[in-house]
Amino acid sequence: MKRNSGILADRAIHELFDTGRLITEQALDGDQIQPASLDLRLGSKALRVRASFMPGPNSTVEDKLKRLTLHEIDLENGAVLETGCVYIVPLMESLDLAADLSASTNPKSSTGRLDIFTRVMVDYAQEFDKIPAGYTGQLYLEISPRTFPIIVRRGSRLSQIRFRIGHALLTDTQLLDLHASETLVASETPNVSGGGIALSIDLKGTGPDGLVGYRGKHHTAVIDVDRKGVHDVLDFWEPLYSRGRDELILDPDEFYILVSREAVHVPPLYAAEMTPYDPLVGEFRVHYAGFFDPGFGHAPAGGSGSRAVLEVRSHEVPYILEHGQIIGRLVYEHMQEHPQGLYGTGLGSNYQAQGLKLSKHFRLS
Ligand SMILES: Nc1ccn([C@H]2C[C@H](O)[C@@H](COP(=O)(O)OP(=O)(O)OP(=O)(O)O)O2)c(=O)n1
Repeated sequence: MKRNSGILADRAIHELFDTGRLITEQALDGDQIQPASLDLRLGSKALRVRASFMPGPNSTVEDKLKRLTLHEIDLENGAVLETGCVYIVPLMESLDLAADLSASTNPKSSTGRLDIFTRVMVDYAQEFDKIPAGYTGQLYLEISPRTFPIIVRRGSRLSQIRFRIGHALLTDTQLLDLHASETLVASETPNVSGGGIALSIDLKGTGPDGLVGYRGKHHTAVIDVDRKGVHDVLDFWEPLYSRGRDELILDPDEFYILVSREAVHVPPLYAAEMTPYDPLVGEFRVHYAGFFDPGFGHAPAGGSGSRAVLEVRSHEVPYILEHGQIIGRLVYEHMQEHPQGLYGTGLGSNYQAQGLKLSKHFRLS
């Protein structure tokens, strides 16, 4: 059964491609379509710009690039993108959306876990990562590696797009009902407000010393975003242990990988997104949030006990995080229909049933 509103599932994304609503420079990769999203691929050049920018209502991205480009980098054979610099890369995919179809974009989880800041922009945009209904034109990705320099190439996939018809977010009451039947977040007293269900931080950790997370090192070697399991964890990350203290002092502007206390569950007819929890004073936040696929943490798809990985930064002042502190909220949306594939089942998914997990690029020494 198909709903009138909702997030497009894999089958409908294939249809967008077949009907010319999704246009690509070359055929789609076999695994590019996920249960509720499409991975976006880098095109053949990156433009180093002086600063990030918003196209605004009177300008295309190309108009602004003419003014702001410092130099052009060829990505055909791979190139290094340096920390602290801003690059704009035209993507291989472009759109000719129907009037009732909008989209939103997000860094892939692997991209967030590497602290690579990315967002998609489109012509005449006044917001990043939001693509208005009916948009026709090119997509561009802004990339700014924050902690590690990276190697990317034509075809690398750093971000993903979801397509949406109408409004399909669950209300607080609907979330509570769904939680009662499906246990969305493994917590006895779910904290639901503002359309989201709270996730809190685990600072007790695992193992004898209580491994709670990792802090990114500085001045490291380069990470190849297209290679799995090749980089040594300790060359890039400093492990953090609770040693019975259940708290962690965040240093300003350092990057941390932590994990949620609760297991998370996204039933097949839903897609979820993490929104950063804003403590109003703004000292710390989950930096990359991200999409959660239908089937993530779903027992029949091998996902029991999957935690959410949290990429955290503190700003301005050192900040003490305590075990169980709220750090993000999951909002749930209806899928328009049941996806053909679910996260974790035969899709080569990297993070099903994960605990505290660094990105797929690392191997333990
Ligand atoms: N802050 C976040 C965001 C996402 N996820 C989980 C839920 C997602 O369903 C899963 C995979 O997310 P992506 O598809 O964005 O990640 P990748 O494409 O990098 O991984 P995969 O290759 O497994 O699809 O990671 C997480 O634990 N913490």
